[in-house]
Amino acid sequence: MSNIAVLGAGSWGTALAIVLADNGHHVRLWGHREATVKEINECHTNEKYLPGVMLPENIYGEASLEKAIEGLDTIILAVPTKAIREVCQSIKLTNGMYTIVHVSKGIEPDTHMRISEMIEEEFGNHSVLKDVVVLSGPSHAEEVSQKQPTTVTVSSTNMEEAERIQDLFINDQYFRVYTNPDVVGVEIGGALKNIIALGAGISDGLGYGDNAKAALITRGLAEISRLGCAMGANPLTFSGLTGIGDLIVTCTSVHSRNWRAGNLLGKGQSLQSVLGNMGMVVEGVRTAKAAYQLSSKLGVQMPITEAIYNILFNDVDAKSAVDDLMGRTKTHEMEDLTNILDDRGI
Ligand SMILES: NC(=O)C1=CN([C@@H]2O[C@H](COP(=O)(O)OP(=O)(O)OC[C@H]3O[C@@H](n4cnc5c(N)ncnc54)[C@H](OP(=O)(O)O)[C@@H]3O)[C@@H](O)[C@H]2O)C=CC1
Ligand SMILES: O=C(CO)COP(=O)(O)O
Repeated sequence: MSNIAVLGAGSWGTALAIVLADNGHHVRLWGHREATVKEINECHTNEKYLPGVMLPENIYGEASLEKAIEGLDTIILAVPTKAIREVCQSIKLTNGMYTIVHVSKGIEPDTHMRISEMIEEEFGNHSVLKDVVVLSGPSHAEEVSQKQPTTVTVSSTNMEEAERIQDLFINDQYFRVYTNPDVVGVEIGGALKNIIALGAGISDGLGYGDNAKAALITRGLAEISRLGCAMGANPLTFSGLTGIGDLIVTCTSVHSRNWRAGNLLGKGQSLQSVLGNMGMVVEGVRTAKAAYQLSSKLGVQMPITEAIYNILFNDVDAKSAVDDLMGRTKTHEMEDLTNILDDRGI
Protein backbone atom coordinates (compact mmCIF):
# COMPACT_ATOMS: atom_id res chain seq x y z
CA MET A 1 0.00 0.00 0.00
CA SER A 2 1.22 3.52 -0.77
CA ASN A 3 1.23 6.93 0.85
CA ILE A 4 -0.53 9.38 -1.46
CA ALA A 5 -1.19 13.12 -1.27
CA VAL A 6 -4.44 14.64 -2.48
CA LEU A 7 -4.15 18.40 -2.86
CA GLY A 8 -7.53 20.12 -2.66
CA ALA A 9 -10.09 19.26 0.03
CA GLY A 10 -13.22 20.13 -1.96
CA SER A 11 -15.85 17.69 -3.23
CA TRP A 12 -13.72 15.80 -5.71
CA GLY A 13 -10.45 15.74 -3.76
CA THR A 14 -12.30 14.37 -0.72
CA ALA A 15 -14.24 11.76 -2.75
CA LEU A 16 -11.05 10.53 -4.43
CA ALA A 17 -9.31 10.42 -1.04
CA ILE A 18 -12.11 8.08 0.10
CA VAL A 19 -11.52 5.78 -2.91
CA LEU A 20 -7.78 5.65 -2.22
CA ALA A 21 -8.34 5.08 1.50
CA ASP A 22 -10.87 2.31 0.78
CA ASN A 23 -8.17 0.72 -1.40
CA GLY A 24 -5.93 0.59 1.68
CA HIS A 25 -3.66 3.57 0.96
CA HIS A 26 -2.65 6.19 3.52
CA VAL A 27 -3.97 9.48 2.21
CA ARG A 28 -2.78 12.95 3.16
CA LEU A 29 -5.57 15.34 2.19
CA TRP A 30 -4.27 18.90 1.94
CA GLY A 31 -6.69 21.79 2.31
CA HIS A 32 -5.75 25.43 2.36
CA ARG A 33 -8.25 26.19 5.14
CA GLU A 34 -7.19 25.25 8.67
CA ALA A 35 -10.82 24.76 9.72
CA THR A 36 -11.44 22.12 7.01
CA VAL A 37 -8.28 20.22 7.97
CA LYS A 38 -9.27 20.31 11.66
CA GLU A 39 -12.74 18.98 10.81
CA ILE A 40 -11.25 16.16 8.69
CA ASN A 41 -8.92 15.09 11.53
CA GLU A 42 -11.24 15.58 14.49
CA CYS A 43 -14.67 14.69 13.08
CA HIS A 44 -13.73 12.66 9.97
CA THR A 45 -16.16 14.72 7.91
CA ASN A 46 -16.07 17.50 5.30
CA GLU A 47 -19.62 18.76 5.74
CA LYS A 48 -19.45 21.70 3.34
CA TYR A 49 -18.44 19.56 0.38
CA LEU A 50 -19.72 16.05 1.19
CA PRO A 51 -22.51 16.46 3.75
CA GLY A 52 -23.35 13.36 5.78
CA VAL A 53 -20.33 11.36 4.60
CA MET A 54 -17.94 9.78 7.15
CA LEU A 55 -14.33 9.73 6.01
CA PRO A 56 -12.17 6.64 6.62
CA GLU A 57 -9.60 6.99 9.41
CA ASN A 58 -6.68 6.51 6.99
CA ILE A 59 -7.37 9.96 5.52
CA TYR A 60 -5.23 12.50 7.37
CA GLY A 61 -5.96 16.20 6.92
CA GLU A 62 -2.85 18.31 6.35
CA ALA A 63 -2.65 22.11 6.38
CA SER A 64 0.97 22.34 5.19
CA LEU A 65 1.43 21.56 1.50
CA GLU A 66 5.11 20.88 2.07
CA LYS A 67 4.37 18.27 4.75
CA ALA A 68 1.54 16.77 2.67
CA ILE A 69 3.90 15.79 -0.14
CA GLU A 70 7.09 15.15 1.85
CA GLY A 71 8.65 11.78 1.01
CA LEU A 72 5.94 10.84 -1.53
CA ASP A 73 6.11 10.35 -5.28
CA THR A 74 2.44 10.63 -6.29
CA ILE A 75 0.31 13.76 -6.00
CA ILE A 76 -3.37 13.95 -6.88
CA LEU A 77 -4.09 17.55 -7.83
CA ALA A 78 -7.78 18.25 -7.18
CA VAL A 79 -8.25 22.01 -7.21
CA PRO A 80 -10.30 24.10 -9.67
CA THR A 81 -8.56 25.03 -12.93
CA LYS A 82 -8.01 28.60 -11.82
CA ALA A 83 -5.93 27.38 -8.82
CA ILE A 84 -3.75 24.89 -10.74
CA ARG A 85 -0.85 27.27 -11.41
CA GLU A 86 -0.75 28.59 -7.85
CA VAL A 87 -0.59 25.08 -6.36
CA CYS A 88 2.04 23.95 -8.91
CA GLN A 89 4.18 26.93 -7.90
CA SER A 90 4.04 25.77 -4.27
CA ILE A 91 4.94 22.17 -5.25
CA LYS A 92 8.00 23.48 -7.14
CA LEU A 93 9.34 24.97 -3.94
CA THR A 94 9.61 21.55 -2.25
CA ASN A 95 12.11 18.69 -2.52
CA GLY A 96 11.17 15.47 -4.30
CA MET A 97 10.11 14.14 -7.66
CA TYR A 98 6.46 13.64 -8.38
CA THR A 99 3.96 12.17 -10.76
CA ILE A 100 1.07 14.62 -10.81
CA VAL A 101 -2.38 13.17 -11.43
CA HIS A 102 -4.75 15.98 -12.24
CA VAL A 103 -8.49 15.45 -11.97
CA SER A 104 -9.74 18.91 -12.97
CA LYS A 105 -11.89 19.77 -15.96
CA GLY A 106 -11.20 23.05 -17.71
CA ILE A 107 -9.23 25.02 -20.27
CA GLU A 108 -7.41 28.21 -19.37
CA PRO A 109 -8.87 31.36 -20.99
CA ASP A 110 -6.44 33.44 -23.07
CA THR A 111 -3.61 30.84 -23.13
CA HIS A 112 -6.12 28.14 -24.27
CA MET A 113 -4.00 25.55 -22.50
CA ARG A 114 -5.26 22.19 -21.34
CA ILE A 115 -4.49 21.42 -17.70
CA SER A 116 -1.63 19.00 -18.42
CA GLU A 117 -0.07 21.74 -20.58
CA MET A 118 -0.43 24.27 -17.75
CA ILE A 119 1.24 21.84 -15.34
CA GLU A 120 4.08 21.14 -17.77
CA GLU A 121 4.56 24.86 -18.40
CA GLU A 122 4.66 25.59 -14.67
CA PHE A 123 7.38 23.01 -14.11
CA GLY A 124 9.34 23.68 -17.32
CA ASN A 125 12.54 21.66 -17.10
CA HIS A 126 12.24 21.54 -13.33
CA SER A 127 13.34 18.10 -12.17
CA VAL A 128 10.46 17.93 -9.66
CA LEU A 129 7.99 16.71 -12.33
CA LYS A 130 8.20 13.05 -13.38
CA ASP A 131 4.93 12.46 -15.29
CA VAL A 132 1.50 14.01 -15.70
CA VAL A 133 -1.57 11.77 -15.68
CA VAL A 134 -5.19 12.87 -16.10
CA LEU A 135 -8.13 11.11 -14.45
CA SER A 136 -11.53 11.99 -15.92
CA GLY A 137 -14.96 10.54 -16.64
CA PRO A 138 -18.60 10.53 -15.48
CA SER A 139 -18.14 10.72 -11.73
CA HIS A 140 -20.07 12.97 -9.39
CA ALA A 141 -18.28 13.21 -6.05
CA GLU A 142 -21.53 12.74 -4.13
CA GLU A 143 -22.11 9.28 -5.68
CA VAL A 144 -18.46 8.20 -5.45
CA SER A 145 -18.43 9.10 -1.74
CA GLN A 146 -21.48 6.83 -1.31
CA LYS A 147 -19.60 4.04 -3.07
CA GLN A 148 -22.00 3.90 -5.99
CA PRO A 149 -20.67 2.15 -9.14
CA THR A 150 -18.52 4.59 -11.12
CA THR A 151 -16.21 4.36 -14.11
CA VAL A 152 -13.38 6.73 -15.07
CA THR A 153 -10.42 6.84 -17.45
CA VAL A 154 -6.77 7.68 -16.87
CA SER A 155 -4.52 9.00 -19.61
CA SER A 156 -0.89 10.02 -19.98
CA THR A 157 1.86 10.24 -22.56
CA ASN A 158 3.54 7.60 -20.35
CA MET A 159 1.07 4.71 -20.41
CA GLU A 160 3.10 2.68 -17.89
CA GLU A 161 2.53 5.45 -15.38
CA ALA A 162 -1.16 5.67 -16.37
CA GLU A 163 -1.44 1.95 -15.60
CA ARG A 164 0.24 2.43 -12.21
CA ILE A 165 -2.34 5.11 -11.40
CA GLN A 166 -5.13 2.84 -12.70
CA ASP A 167 -3.96 0.25 -10.14
CA LEU A 168 -3.98 2.80 -7.29
CA PHE A 169 -7.61 3.81 -7.89
CA ILE A 170 -9.33 0.70 -9.23
CA ASN A 171 -11.37 -1.53 -6.94
CA ASP A 172 -13.89 -4.23 -7.72
CA GLN A 173 -16.57 -2.82 -5.42
CA TYR A 174 -17.44 0.56 -6.91
CA PHE A 175 -14.60 2.27 -8.80
CA ARG A 176 -13.57 0.90 -12.20
CA VAL A 177 -10.72 2.62 -14.03
CA TYR A 178 -9.89 2.34 -17.74
CA THR A 179 -6.89 3.68 -19.65
CA ASN A 180 -6.76 5.68 -22.89
CA PRO A 181 -3.56 7.12 -24.42
CA ASP A 182 -5.38 10.11 -25.98
CA VAL A 183 -4.56 12.86 -23.45
CA VAL A 184 -5.93 15.64 -25.70
CA GLY A 185 -9.28 13.92 -26.24
CA VAL A 186 -9.66 12.98 -22.56
CA GLU A 187 -8.93 16.53 -21.36
CA ILE A 188 -11.03 18.27 -24.03
CA GLY A 189 -14.08 16.02 -23.47
CA GLY A 190 -13.95 16.61 -19.70
CA ALA A 191 -13.55 20.36 -20.05
CA LEU A 192 -16.09 21.11 -22.77
CA LYS A 193 -18.95 18.98 -21.42
CA ASN A 194 -19.30 21.57 -18.65
CA ILE A 195 -20.31 24.22 -21.21
CA ILE A 196 -22.98 21.97 -22.68
CA ALA A 197 -24.20 21.12 -19.15
CA LEU A 198 -24.69 24.84 -18.52
CA GLY A 199 -26.76 24.83 -21.74
CA ALA A 200 -28.81 21.80 -20.60
CA GLY A 201 -29.53 23.57 -17.31
CA ILE A 202 -30.53 26.75 -19.16
CA SER A 203 -32.85 24.72 -21.40
CA ASP A 204 -34.49 23.05 -18.37
CA GLY A 205 -34.73 26.43 -16.62
CA LEU A 206 -36.53 27.87 -19.64
CA GLY A 207 -39.04 25.03 -19.37
CA TYR A 208 -37.96 23.13 -22.48
CA GLY A 209 -38.23 19.33 -22.44
CA ASP A 210 -36.31 16.16 -23.15
CA ASN A 211 -36.17 16.73 -26.92
CA ALA A 212 -34.23 19.96 -26.40
CA LYS A 213 -31.86 18.31 -23.93
CA ALA A 214 -31.19 15.36 -26.24
CA ALA A 215 -30.48 17.84 -29.03
CA LEU A 216 -28.05 19.77 -26.83
CA ILE A 217 -26.23 16.61 -25.77
CA THR A 218 -25.95 15.28 -29.32
CA ARG A 219 -25.11 18.51 -31.13
CA GLY A 220 -22.93 19.48 -28.16
CA LEU A 221 -20.92 16.30 -28.65
CA ALA A 222 -20.58 17.14 -32.36
CA GLU A 223 -18.97 20.48 -31.58
CA ILE A 224 -16.81 19.08 -28.75
CA SER A 225 -15.54 16.47 -31.26
CA ARG A 226 -14.91 19.11 -33.94
CA LEU A 227 -12.80 21.27 -31.63
CA GLY A 228 -11.08 18.26 -30.05
CA CYS A 229 -10.13 16.83 -33.45
CA ALA A 230 -8.82 20.22 -34.59
CA MET A 231 -6.58 20.10 -31.50
CA GLY A 232 -5.31 16.61 -32.37
CA ALA A 233 -7.65 14.35 -30.38
CA ASN A 234 -8.68 10.87 -31.54
CA PRO A 235 -12.37 11.17 -32.59
CA LEU A 236 -13.14 7.77 -30.97
CA THR A 237 -12.36 9.17 -27.52
CA PHE A 238 -15.53 11.28 -27.69
CA SER A 239 -17.66 8.14 -27.81
CA GLY A 240 -16.07 6.97 -24.55
CA LEU A 241 -16.42 7.69 -20.84
CA THR A 242 -14.65 11.04 -20.99
CA GLY A 243 -16.74 12.14 -23.98
CA ILE A 244 -20.39 11.11 -24.25
CA GLY A 245 -20.23 9.43 -20.80
CA ASP A 246 -19.34 12.58 -18.91
CA LEU A 247 -21.60 14.69 -21.13
CA ILE A 248 -24.62 12.53 -20.26
CA VAL A 249 -23.99 12.56 -16.51
CA THR A 250 -23.34 16.29 -16.32
CA CYS A 251 -26.30 17.29 -18.49
CA THR A 252 -28.79 15.07 -16.68
CA SER A 253 -27.76 14.98 -13.01
CA VAL A 254 -29.02 17.25 -10.27
CA HIS A 255 -25.56 16.84 -8.69
CA SER A 256 -23.96 18.82 -11.52
CA ARG A 257 -22.97 22.34 -10.45
CA ASN A 258 -22.82 23.33 -14.13
CA TRP A 259 -26.35 22.05 -14.77
CA ARG A 260 -27.61 23.73 -11.59
CA ALA A 261 -25.97 27.05 -12.48
CA GLY A 262 -27.47 26.88 -15.99
CA ASN A 263 -30.88 26.04 -14.56
CA LEU A 264 -30.86 29.21 -12.42
CA LEU A 265 -29.66 31.27 -15.39
CA GLY A 266 -32.53 29.85 -17.47
CA LYS A 267 -34.94 30.88 -14.72
CA GLY A 268 -33.69 34.44 -15.01
CA GLN A 269 -31.03 34.84 -12.28
CA SER A 270 -27.93 36.86 -13.12
CA LEU A 271 -24.57 35.10 -13.53
CA GLN A 272 -23.15 37.07 -10.62
CA SER A 273 -25.92 35.97 -8.27
CA VAL A 274 -25.77 32.34 -9.45
CA LEU A 275 -22.01 32.08 -8.90
CA GLY A 276 -22.26 33.95 -5.60
CA ASN A 277 -24.74 31.41 -4.23
CA MET A 278 -23.22 28.21 -5.62
CA GLY A 279 -20.36 27.88 -3.05
CA MET A 280 -18.54 25.43 -5.32
CA VAL A 281 -16.70 25.74 -8.60
CA VAL A 282 -18.68 26.05 -11.87
CA GLU A 283 -15.90 25.30 -14.35
CA GLY A 284 -18.06 25.73 -17.46
CA VAL A 285 -18.14 29.51 -17.12
CA ARG A 286 -14.40 30.10 -17.56
CA THR A 287 -14.16 27.22 -20.04
CA ALA A 288 -16.91 28.79 -22.19
CA LYS A 289 -14.67 31.82 -22.61
CA ALA A 290 -11.63 29.68 -23.46
CA ALA A 291 -13.57 27.46 -25.90
CA TYR A 292 -15.19 30.45 -27.61
CA GLN A 293 -11.74 32.02 -28.09
CA LEU A 294 -10.29 28.70 -29.31
CA SER A 295 -13.12 28.11 -31.80
CA SER A 296 -12.49 31.55 -33.35
CA LYS A 297 -8.72 30.97 -33.42
CA LEU A 298 -8.99 27.52 -35.03
CA GLY A 299 -11.96 28.38 -37.28
CA VAL A 300 -14.14 25.62 -35.76
CA GLN A 301 -17.92 26.16 -35.72
CA MET A 302 -19.32 25.86 -32.19
CA PRO A 303 -22.77 27.43 -32.27
CA ILE A 304 -23.94 26.09 -28.88
CA THR A 305 -20.76 27.23 -27.16
CA GLU A 306 -21.09 30.63 -28.85
CA ALA A 307 -24.72 30.94 -27.67
CA ILE A 308 -23.75 30.08 -24.09
CA TYR A 309 -20.79 32.47 -24.21
CA ASN A 310 -23.16 35.24 -25.31
CA ILE A 311 -25.66 34.45 -22.52
CA LEU A 312 -22.85 34.46 -19.94
CA PHE A 313 -20.79 37.42 -21.06
CA ASN A 314 -22.81 39.55 -23.50
CA ASP A 315 -26.15 39.75 -21.69
CA VAL A 316 -27.93 37.87 -24.47
CA ASP A 317 -31.33 36.66 -23.29
CA ALA A 318 -31.43 32.83 -23.02
CA LYS A 319 -34.72 32.45 -24.94
CA SER A 320 -33.46 34.50 -27.90
CA ALA A 321 -30.19 32.52 -27.91
CA VAL A 322 -32.26 29.32 -28.33
CA ASP A 323 -34.35 30.97 -31.09
CA ASP A 324 -31.12 31.91 -32.90
CA LEU A 325 -29.80 28.34 -32.63
CA MET A 326 -33.05 26.93 -34.03
CA GLY A 327 -33.05 29.46 -36.88
CA ARG A 328 -29.53 28.68 -38.14
CA THR A 329 -29.04 27.85 -41.82
CA LYS A 330 -29.93 24.22 -42.58
CA THR A 331 -26.99 21.82 -42.67
CA HIS A 332 -25.84 18.18 -42.95
CA GLU A 333 -25.72 16.38 -39.60
CA MET A 334 -22.46 14.46 -40.07
CA GLU A 335 -20.54 16.44 -42.71
CA ASP A 336 -17.80 17.90 -40.51
CA LEU A 337 -17.15 14.67 -38.69
CA THR A 338 -17.08 12.50 -41.81
CA ASN A 339 -14.58 14.97 -43.33
CA ILE A 340 -12.34 14.57 -40.28
CA LEU A 341 -12.57 10.77 -40.47
CA ASP A 342 -11.84 10.86 -44.23
CA ASP A 343 -8.81 13.11 -43.66
CA ARG A 344 -7.45 10.62 -41.15
CA GLY A 345 -8.28 7.58 -43.28
CA ILE A 346 -10.55 6.20 -40.51
N1 LIG B 1 -17.20 17.51 -7.81
C1 LIG B 1 -17.18 16.57 -8.72
O1 LIG B 1 -18.08 15.71 -8.75
C2 LIG B 1 -16.10 16.51 -9.74
C3 LIG B 1 -15.24 17.56 -9.93
N2 LIG B 1 -14.27 17.48 -10.90
C4 LIG B 1 -13.34 18.56 -11.12
O2 LIG B 1 -12.47 18.66 -10.00
C5 LIG B 1 -11.98 20.00 -9.87
C6 LIG B 1 -12.18 20.44 -8.44
O3 LIG B 1 -13.58 20.50 -8.25
P1 LIG B 1 -14.34 20.23 -6.90
O4 LIG B 1 -13.54 19.54 -5.90
O5 LIG B 1 -15.62 19.64 -7.28
O6 LIG B 1 -14.57 21.76 -6.47
P2 LIG B 1 -15.15 22.30 -5.11
O7 LIG B 1 -15.68 23.65 -5.39
O8 LIG B 1 -16.04 21.28 -4.50
O9 LIG B 1 -13.86 22.41 -4.17
C7 LIG B 1 -12.73 23.15 -4.58
C8 LIG B 1 -11.68 23.01 -3.51
O10 LIG B 1 -10.50 23.66 -3.95
C9 LIG B 1 -10.10 24.59 -2.95
N3 LIG B 1 -9.37 25.71 -3.54
C10 LIG B 1 -9.83 26.71 -4.29
N4 LIG B 1 -8.83 27.54 -4.63
C11 LIG B 1 -7.71 27.03 -4.06
C12 LIG B 1 -6.36 27.44 -4.03
N5 LIG B 1 -5.93 28.52 -4.67
N6 LIG B 1 -5.47 26.69 -3.32
C13 LIG B 1 -5.89 25.59 -2.66
N7 LIG B 1 -7.16 25.14 -2.65
C14 LIG B 1 -8.04 25.86 -3.35
C15 LIG B 1 -11.41 25.03 -2.32
O11 LIG B 1 -11.17 25.62 -1.07
P3 LIG B 1 -12.23 26.62 -0.38
O12 LIG B 1 -13.12 25.74 0.43
O13 LIG B 1 -11.37 27.52 0.40
O14 LIG B 1 -12.96 27.34 -1.48
C16 LIG B 1 -12.10 23.68 -2.21
O15 LIG B 1 -11.61 22.95 -1.13
C17 LIG B 1 -12.79 20.84 -10.90
O16 LIG B 1 -12.01 21.07 -12.03
C18 LIG B 1 -13.97 19.94 -11.24
O17 LIG B 1 -14.45 20.16 -12.55
C19 LIG B 1 -14.11 16.36 -11.66
C20 LIG B 1 -14.94 15.28 -11.50
C21 LIG B 1 -16.00 15.27 -10.52
O1 LIG C 1 -17.35 16.49 -13.77
C1 LIG C 1 -18.28 16.18 -13.09
C2 LIG C 1 -18.95 14.86 -13.16
O2 LIG C 1 -18.23 13.97 -14.00
C3 LIG C 1 -18.85 17.17 -12.13
O3 LIG C 1 -19.60 18.08 -12.83
P1 LIG C 1 -20.03 19.46 -12.17
O4 LIG C 1 -18.76 20.25 -11.97
O5 LIG C 1 -20.96 20.10 -13.15
O6 LIG C 1 -20.69 19.15 -10.86
